[in-house]
This record gives sequence, structure tokens and C-alpha cells, in this order.
Amino acid sequence: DAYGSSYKWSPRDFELGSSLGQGKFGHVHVAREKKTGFLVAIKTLFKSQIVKSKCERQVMREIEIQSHLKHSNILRLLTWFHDERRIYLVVEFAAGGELYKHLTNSPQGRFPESKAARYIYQVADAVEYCHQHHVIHRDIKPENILVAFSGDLKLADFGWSVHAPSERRKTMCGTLDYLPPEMIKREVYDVSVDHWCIGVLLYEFLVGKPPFETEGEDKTYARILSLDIVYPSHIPDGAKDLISKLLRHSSKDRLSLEGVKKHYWVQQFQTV
Ligand SMILES: Nc1ncnc(NCCc2cnc(NC(=O)Nc3cccc(C(F)(F)F)c3)s2)c1Br
Repeated sequence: DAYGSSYKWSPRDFELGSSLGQGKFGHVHVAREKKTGFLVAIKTLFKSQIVKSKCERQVMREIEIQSHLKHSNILRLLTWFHDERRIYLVVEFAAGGELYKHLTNSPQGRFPESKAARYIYQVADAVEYCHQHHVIHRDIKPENILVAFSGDLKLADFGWSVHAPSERRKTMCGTLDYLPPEMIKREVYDVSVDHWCIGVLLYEFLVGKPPFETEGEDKTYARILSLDIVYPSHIPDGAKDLISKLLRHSSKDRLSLEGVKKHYWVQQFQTV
């Protein structure tokens, strides 16, 4: 059929809609595929910007990685194409937008237990799937998670993912709050960096801010390296137990993703 893998997609196949966000490397628009009316999101990356930041290999790795990941909680890369100045990533449109906006707009700026438990189950399931495909996401945080029309989460932005194990240097752009100790100390690391991030993410879901947040980079580093966590009194014991099993210095002591999904605090909120 016309949409077989040999079809050459181009910007002319799409009607561009409103902007969904602005990034350092380009912007994202919702777009409608002309023949089917299908809504997608198109991330435009400027080649000049990519080349300047020496990220060409990263883009190619993202396309290679994300085009093979097929999971209901991972934002699908549907196709990609380029012209002389830009690379276009065509991804599924997540009509609920960015998860961190849902978090900041929630009453008290945090999710109720039931929502946090359902969300962390979906993130653990998506990340377990990545690990089974030897992919470390490395950048799990609310900013990189989208919400589908259905309310299900979609893990996105594999711009920083790598094949496991790896010690590729990661420029410290963006928040440090999610960095695990082994990445701060620039040691070789493995898939369990994602386990750490899931612990930070669950804390942020329930508290409204990440556990080690402080002004100043080195203070944040110090709190991460000393595992200086304060649990507000409203955090349920089950959630504290789960977070404490993920935020472990030694990566081999962190709870498995299977263990996260089966944890009693998570299980009690899983509806059918
Ligand atoms: N409602 C929505 N529905 C669907 N999508 C939305 N936003 C796009 C989410 C993304 C999916 N994939 C992405 N990938 C990259 O950004 N890659 C990226 C970025 C910088 C540098 C690099 C690299 F050059 F370093 F590789 C690679 S962003 C929204 Br809002």
C-alpha cells in the first residue's frame, strides 16, 4: 500500500498546526497527515543546531532506538525525514500534553496516591520494556513524559537514551535533581540509573518537587551523594517503602522494575 516502508514522507504530506513547545534544538507542532486526517506531533530539529552541538550521532541513535520501541507507554516514533536545513521527527500526538504541567496544575501541586501509583506502574512497565531491548533512557523526569488522550503516560524524548551498559559523558544540561550518584561520579553505569530516576519521579509525584532539590548545584550533588531525603508526613508508608528501595547508592541494591510493579503500595491501586 502507499504507506509501505518505502514511501518517502515529506513536509508536504502534513498540514502544520499550533506549536506544542519550543526546545533548544527546534520546536514541536501538532500536524495533520493530509490523506488520512491523522493527528501527529512533528518535532523539527535544525541541522545547524545539531551540528553545532555535535549531536548528529545522538539524533541518529534516537531514531534507531525509538523506531524499534513499540509499547503503549512509549511515545511512538512514526517516521522521520529531512530537508536541507531540518530533521523532522514524526511522533504520535499525546493530546494530554506534558505531564509536568498536570503535576503543577494539580491541587497542592502533587498527585493523589492512586494517580501516582497508576502512573509509576506505567513508567516502570515502559522502562522495563526499554531495558529488555538493552536501552537505558537516562532522562526519566516529568518533562520527558507526556499524557495521551486516554490519560495513559507516554515516555518520550529519547534524545539522551543509549545502549546499555555505557559511560557516555552526559553534558549537565537541564536539571541535576534526577542524576544518580554513579552518573555524578562519572562511573560506568547500567540500566539501574533508570531505577534511581523512577524513585525520584515517584517522590516528585507525591510531594510536588524532587527529593534533593536545593539551590546550587553542589548542594544538590551533596544531598544526592549523602542520600539526604526528607519524607513529608503525608507520604504513605507504602510509598516511602518503595522509594527507599529505589533510592539506593549501590545500583545492585535497587528494586527491580518487576518489583516496582508488584509492590503492595502500587498493586492496591491497579484497576483492571
Ligand atoms: N503533546 C505532544 N505530543 C507528542 N509530542 C510532543 N512533544 C515532542 C516530544 C518528543 C518526542 N521525541 C523527541 N525527541 C527529541 O526531542 N529528540 C532530541 C531533542 C534534542 C536533541 C536531540 C539530539 F540531537 F541530541 F539527539 C534529540 S521530543 C508533545 Br508536547
